[in-house]
Amino acid sequence: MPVLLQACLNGARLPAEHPALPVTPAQIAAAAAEAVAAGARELHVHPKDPGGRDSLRPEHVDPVVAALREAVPGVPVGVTTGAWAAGDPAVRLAQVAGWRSRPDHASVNWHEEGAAELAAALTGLGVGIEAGIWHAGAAAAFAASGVECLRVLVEVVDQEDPLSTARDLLARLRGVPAPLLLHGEDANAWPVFRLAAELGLDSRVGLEDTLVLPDGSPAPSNAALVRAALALAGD
Ligand SMILES: C[C@H](N)CC(=O)CC(=O)O
Repeated sequence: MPVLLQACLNGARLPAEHPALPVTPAQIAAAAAEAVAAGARELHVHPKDPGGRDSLRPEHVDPVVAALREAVPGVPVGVTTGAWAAGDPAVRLAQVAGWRSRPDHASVNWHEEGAAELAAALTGLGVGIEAGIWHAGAAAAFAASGVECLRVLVEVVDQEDPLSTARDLLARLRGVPAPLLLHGEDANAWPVFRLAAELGLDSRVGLEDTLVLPDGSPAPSNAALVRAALALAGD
């Protein structure tokens, strides 16, 4: 069973992808409250602009974090810093420095340009780092960096052989002094979740990672995915 189940409520998905995808601060806060009531212990969210695209701008991040603090006090809140939300590393650093309602942690995709500088800036702001590792090269670079982080996200985005990819990434990260959270996306989500449960690793679930329940039927909500994950893990 996963040690910690995080709910990843929306991801970089656009609103048209699912009727229950939370986009506005109020929708994200409501989805978070339901996911936490269903058993999620942490949150990972993507603040969005009014068009539903990911944004790191303070005017989009601050209201989401503030709404989450009110809706689920005491529950750790994490946000994305994905490069697709702010392509230029210098712009991304400036936007993050402008956050006033700061999250507890932020994911930093280690293969992205400027990742180490971003991690250092976030640490300076008191925001924990989730180092996102998508492939072997990133795993090697992160292991060699010596950067301290809250946890490592082992993210299986490879559709070919997700379980071998997961095991390979885990092996490359052996010895890294941080907890590992293992998860997959789309077709990988449930097989990789099962592997995380089997290995006793932290994991996550939510509309970011999958739009379907373990039986392949459409997931009505984030809370339904959390309940399904906990049932699968035997919790
Ligand atoms: C592969 C994941 N969708 C990326 C993720 O969860 C971390 C992030 O927001 O940058």
